[in-house]
Amino acid sequence: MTKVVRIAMNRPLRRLFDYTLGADLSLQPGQRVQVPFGRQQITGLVTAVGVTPPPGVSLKPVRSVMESWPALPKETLRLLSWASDYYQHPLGECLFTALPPALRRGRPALRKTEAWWRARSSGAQLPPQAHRQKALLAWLLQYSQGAATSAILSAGFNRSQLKTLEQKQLIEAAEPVLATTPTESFAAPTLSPAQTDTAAQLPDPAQGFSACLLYGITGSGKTEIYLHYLKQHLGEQDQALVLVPEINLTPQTVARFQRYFGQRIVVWHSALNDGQRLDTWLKIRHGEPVILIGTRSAVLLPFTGLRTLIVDEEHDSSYKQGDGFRYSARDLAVYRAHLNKCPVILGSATPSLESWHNAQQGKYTLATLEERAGNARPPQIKLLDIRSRPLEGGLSRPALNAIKQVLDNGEQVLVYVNRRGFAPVMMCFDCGHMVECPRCDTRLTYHRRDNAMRCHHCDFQAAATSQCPKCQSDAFKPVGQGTERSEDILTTAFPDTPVVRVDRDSTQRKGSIQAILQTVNTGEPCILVGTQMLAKGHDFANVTLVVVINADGGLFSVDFRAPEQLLQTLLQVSGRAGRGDKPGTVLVQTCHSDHPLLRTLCTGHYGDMAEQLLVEREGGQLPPYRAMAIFRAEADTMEKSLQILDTIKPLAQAPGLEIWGPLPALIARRADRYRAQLVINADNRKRLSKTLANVCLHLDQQKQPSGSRWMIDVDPQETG
Ligand SMILES: Nc1ncnc2c1ncn2[C@@H]1O[C@H](COP(=O)(O)OP(=O)(O)OP(=O)(O)O)[C@@H](O)[C@H]1O
Ligand SMILES: [Zn+2]
Repeated sequence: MTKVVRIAMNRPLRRLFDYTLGADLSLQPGQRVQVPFGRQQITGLVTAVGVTPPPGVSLKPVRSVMESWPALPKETLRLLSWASDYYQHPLGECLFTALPPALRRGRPALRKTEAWWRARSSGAQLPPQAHRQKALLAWLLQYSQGAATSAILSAGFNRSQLKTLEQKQLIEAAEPVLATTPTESFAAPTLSPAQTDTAAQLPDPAQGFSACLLYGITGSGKTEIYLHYLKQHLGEQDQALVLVPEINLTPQTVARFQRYFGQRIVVWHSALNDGQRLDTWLKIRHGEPVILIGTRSAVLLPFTGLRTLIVDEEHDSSYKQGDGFRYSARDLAVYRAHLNKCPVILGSATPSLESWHNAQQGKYTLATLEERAGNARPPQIKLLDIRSRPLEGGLSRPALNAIKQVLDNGEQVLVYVNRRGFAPVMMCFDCGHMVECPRCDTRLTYHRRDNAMRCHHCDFQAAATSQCPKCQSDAFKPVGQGTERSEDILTTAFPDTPVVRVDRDSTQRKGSIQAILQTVNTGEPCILVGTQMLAKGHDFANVTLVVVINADGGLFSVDFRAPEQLLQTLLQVSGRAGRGDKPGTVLVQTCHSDHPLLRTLCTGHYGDMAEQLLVEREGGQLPPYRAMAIFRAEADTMEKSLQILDTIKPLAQAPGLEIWGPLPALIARRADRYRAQLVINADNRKRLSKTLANVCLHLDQQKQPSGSRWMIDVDPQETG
């Protein structure tokens, strides 16, 4: 009998394809093959061997087997198959997401040999201004056997620095060794008694699978706990995965891990090129005992010896993929730990309500740390009602006075604004006209630096005008606050103090957030103005005051997750205050100082806020008490979008399932596409899954209106 194998393709098809296998070939699931597909030869991944094909079809043979080993080892394959069912995304595309781009394209799985470098001298002869070269030499001197180029780059150095040192003969090529040698010179800080207590509550890997929520307030030293945990529990041959949000994967973080684990530290993030991706992927696949620090997609890598997973800032919305295969890396990390029979630690100062609920239910264990590390104390949070106060560029007098005081004391201030640009809208005070995006149902943000009006939802951009485009009045003015405007106001109010703006625009211009933050790192008095980017992960010892320009954005949003996200952001940004020896204060400007959520915010106890929000979620029969999925449709008319969703409404009827919609999305038109959604809310995850699978199958088989598209989002993060 000829053997038949089942193959997944990197295509948006909810089906697999059978091929025959020559008698001389043998295969196992997860292997890469080349197969004929239509008139092409393409790369496929084996999902099953020895299958019985449907009767009466003539099968083509597998053309070649690309490696003798499965590109996707057993656990990775199981993880992805599970994810394909759970997120209702075609298996082929899920599996291919776990391959580096080179392997998706059918390139060979070969590793480039990488150059290694060793220091030859301490560089005493280098000129004093050659800071980075000196730093690189000092870094290299820690490794007597030398270091791989990739390790040097991920520690924040660059190739031209290497080249210069090589030309000056201060470094030399070294023989590669297996990257496991940690440094000897580093004395790790001892954990405080509170940290030690908390660390003792973390799961022991010898006990197999366990999920633990590590709730530790901002600045409590969670990272230090992770480091100690890995040091204590990770065997010499074990692999570990540390997931971090993209923005937290800074050279400082990497360097902090490298100090403990030397070159076992390997990174994975969006800025790696295809060669680096392939190289790292192969290291992981071949079981090198690395500790991988990576962003979202790192959870899909083909680990073979994974013994510990850590998800830092587990509440962060960047863990959810926003298009295509819409997985949650946090949730996949938990499932992966389950498959690998090992622990997973979810850490945050502001855990997601899902995880908080799981901890309450006893599905996760809970380890808490409610003390800050070192001499630092938690910041004091105060509400500043601005209803009847005159504002100067969004800032009230008491806030400006507080800023002045702090600067006079030689300390630093952080001002949080939730919008980049100068002002969220331009408005005519004669005719009331507000400038809207011609392609979206949104208003254009005014960017004064570029004298442009931009849509933050599509690429539209127009030159700014000084007159109302409708009635030509000169009373055409920016309304509301953006980071640029706050920067201007603060520069005028404090002319002798540097004002540093951090948002997507300024970081794009400067290349990186690190370059911008140099001023702040000196510790000299300065004012930081910025968006969410400033809220996460930064450790500025001399910031003692945080001012939140306006806290009210998320309080009354239609998106049920908005209050949770608002509180998380406010607490995270507050957590930047008072991380050093001096105490920190947070001033939150609001028009709703009697709002119960903001009142609880002032206590600083996230646990109380989470409980309060969970009561609301339970009352509203919302996640995490229910399982939710959204079908979205978009087309060149709203009619078509609604029509697609209307056809599936009857199919989604099942006991225990509630259907909301179809309705136009909150921003109904975006880049000239009309968007609608249908929400399904279920009391039973299994039934939801089954129903979704049926609906997806139906939608696939149906011819959809021209120019339309539909997608499914399970456990959506955004429900507007
Ligand atoms: N045991 C310790 N001894 C001395 N310093 C410590 C200790 N633990 C942590 N620190 C210091 O305290 C600061 C905060 O620690 P860390 O960055 O680990 O906190 P975190 O909880 O991860 O913070 P956040 O969640 O707010 O980003 C860091 O500067 C860190 O070096
Ligand atoms: Zn637009």
